[in-house]
Amino acid sequence: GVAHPSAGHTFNTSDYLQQRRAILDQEETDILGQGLVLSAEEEEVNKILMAAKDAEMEDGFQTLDFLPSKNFMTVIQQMEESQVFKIIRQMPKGAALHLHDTALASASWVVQELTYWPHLYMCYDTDDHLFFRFFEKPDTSCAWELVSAVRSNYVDPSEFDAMLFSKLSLLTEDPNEKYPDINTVWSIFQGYFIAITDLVMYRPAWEAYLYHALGEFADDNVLYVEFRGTLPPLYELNGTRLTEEESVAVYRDTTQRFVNDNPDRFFGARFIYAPPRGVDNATVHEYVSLMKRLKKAFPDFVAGFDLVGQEDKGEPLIAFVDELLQLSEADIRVFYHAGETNWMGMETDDNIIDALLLNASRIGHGYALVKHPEAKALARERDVPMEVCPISNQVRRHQALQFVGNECSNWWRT
Ligand SMILES: O=c1[nH]cnc2c1ncn2[C@@H]1O[C@H](CO)[C@@H](O)[C@H]1O
Repeated sequence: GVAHPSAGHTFNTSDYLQQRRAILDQEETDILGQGLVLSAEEEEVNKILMAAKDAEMEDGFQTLDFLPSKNFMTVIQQMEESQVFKIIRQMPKGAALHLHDTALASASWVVQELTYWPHLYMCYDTDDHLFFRFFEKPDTSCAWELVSAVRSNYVDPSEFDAMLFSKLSLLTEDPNEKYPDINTVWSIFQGYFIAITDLVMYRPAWEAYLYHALGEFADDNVLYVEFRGTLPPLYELNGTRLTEEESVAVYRDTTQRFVNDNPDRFFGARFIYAPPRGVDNATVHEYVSLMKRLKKAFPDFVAGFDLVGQEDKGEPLIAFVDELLQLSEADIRVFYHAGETNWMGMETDDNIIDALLLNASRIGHGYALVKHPEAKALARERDVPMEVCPISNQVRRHQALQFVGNECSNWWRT
């Protein structure tokens, strides 16, 4: 910023007010995007948006019935009715850069569309995890039942659909009771990924799922996306598994088909290979060689590499430094999840420093940065964005439980 105005002691009201004004003005100029010059039409839109925002803020300040201060899951419907939300929904967003393969499309669409497809079976394993799979003829690995048969046993099929939805989404009316702590919610969250994976990785289902998901983003006026994925091999009805390269080719072709069908409202999507971090060095070594192959085969479509899973329970980046440095050497971009932890001084919050030293192009979550001034300075110097998602933090009991007071809420200041 600019040098601060000198604010010495004064007993003169007009000098005092002038100093005060100078400080407030300086704060304004520190705000991200303050240098943008709006066109006359944008000015008009801004007036409407700011009036709506001021009204909602003023109301919240008076009544304390302020939606962003509540658990997101309990106020989604009200949020969708908010004027500010409606305006923002229509505004062009640029890019959605932090998405996960199996959490791309609405769970309600998955239930209403994909679970009505023929040949879909379901079963519970001994840990009561729900699995789905499309088969010509079910195998003997589990007590498979045809989903359509189970559904037809219900007097009210919507009850069955609601049960399926509850296995595919964290949404609940009583989040505090259902998710008392961070490990509980993470384990339920993992269960969701276990349940949905084989449902959407059936090759035709994946094509429908990805195509529909891109449509949901385009409808929100998002123009480009990058999605991370663990790359489970796609499979055919007869059980044939595609190779990783064949699977990525399906991702790419489906994306291309969507872009061709929507040339005036969507630019494209790219894939970040992001396998689980809770593994040994030999496995990371394999990740790295697959990543190199993918980058060669899909130089434009595959954006780079990441590691996913609960950081506090997985391995820290430093454990894999030998393997990961090979990616830097091969000039492959990395987008590590790092610093998604409430803890300070544990191995995991050092991930933020390793992600920066490993030359991450962007960092997933990264909010541990608020506790590491040296890393924060480095991120600024290298211009590394943090992909902050207050809703993710809130519903998974990371960090502040309300957005008001979220530790990153001042990051739009330069
Ligand atoms: O916020 C997150 N942090 C770390 N890992 C995550 C997060 N969200 C989802 N996944 C992980 O991504 C995989 C699917 O692509 C899942 O295994 C899930 O655990």
